Amino acid sequence: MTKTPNHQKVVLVGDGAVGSSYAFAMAQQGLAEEFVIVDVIKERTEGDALDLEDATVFTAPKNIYSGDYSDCADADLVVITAGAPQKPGETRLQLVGKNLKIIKSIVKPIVDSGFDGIFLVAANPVDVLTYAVWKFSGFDKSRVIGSGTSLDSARLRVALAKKLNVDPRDVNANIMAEHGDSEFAAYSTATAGGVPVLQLAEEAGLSFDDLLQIEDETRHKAYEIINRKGATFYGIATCLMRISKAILRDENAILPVGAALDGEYGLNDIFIGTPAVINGSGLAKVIEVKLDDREKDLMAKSAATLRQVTADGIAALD
Ligand SMILES: NC(=O)C1=CN([C@@H]2O[C@H](COP(=O)(O)OP(=O)(O)OC[C@H]3O[C@@H](n4cnc5c(N)ncnc54)[C@H](O)[C@@H]3O)[C@@H](O)[C@H]2O)C=CC1
Ligand SMILES: CC(=O)C(=O)O
Repeated sequence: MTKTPNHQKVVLVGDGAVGSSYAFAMAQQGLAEEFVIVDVIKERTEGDALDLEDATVFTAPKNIYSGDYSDCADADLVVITAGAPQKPGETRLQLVGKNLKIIKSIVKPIVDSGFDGIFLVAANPVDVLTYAVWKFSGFDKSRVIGSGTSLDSARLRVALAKKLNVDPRDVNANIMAEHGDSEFAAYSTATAGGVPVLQLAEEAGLSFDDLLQIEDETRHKAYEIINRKGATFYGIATCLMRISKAILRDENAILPVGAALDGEYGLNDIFIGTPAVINGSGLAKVIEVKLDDREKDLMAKSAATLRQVTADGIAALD
């Protein structure tokens, strides 16, 4: 299919629970005129393409089809959700061995296709795998984005909104660092309606320990969902749609993602959860949140964990 200047093409790699929910979210929003689905299970991608095209009658015209890596050649965005999910009780970091192998096998044929767009990675452990996509692709770090702490920040906003009895869209709060067990809530800069969350919490009778309890519940929410229904997918699918929209519509949106750092927070050579400006070129700028001393310490510890797992995981591949 020949692309006209306003025609946007997205390739989804990994058509499981997360990938198919993302495809549905993209169809609902009318984003990308061409949407290609790739998976090792070809029948699933064919079935999903046939199913999803029926939705376009009520949303926006879109060419949705099952494809392969050669379809990445003229894609604007490749979204990677291929990989094993956690079993109940399993941590994200425990997926590193098998999912690094999968990522390595995916990135090479995508790059070989001539792909020159932006990678968005969601498979876990997402910070490690985003780093690996960057290393294996040789792309500039601005063109490799992880879903990072987008979902965790959404969960924090939902939890705070319930406690403060406000709309979650009006809560501006970030979970930072690893998308996983060492993440933390940057409460010192969180606001709602321009007012510090710390102040609003106090007025609502919540102590800092109560806020730490909310942080802990946020950190463990994935486990709670996986214990009940085996996987999480609607939340992350919507986060991926939101990040995709910021890229495809060239929004300069500030979103929490998994970003490559270049000295911010005193860190280099790592992908980690932080707010960043996202536009048509990818990750335009990391927004460095002013952390307090407690948060700085948590950021450093989380980064050290990610570094170790990344180094061990990549060494084990060789
Ligand atoms: N970043 C985040 O916030 C979140 C990340 N995840 C992660 O997303 C990943 C996918 O989760 P689910 O969709 O629930 O798993 P799933 O098992 O439902 O789907 C995974 C899909 O990947 C495909 N796949 C495996 N190897 C492949 C390869 N080499 N090439 C192409 N496709 C391949 C499988 O055939 C399957 O369709 C997991 O790693 C999970 O932990 C899940 C939720 C949130
Ligand atoms: C599975 C996962 O990473 C999440 O729901 O946060």
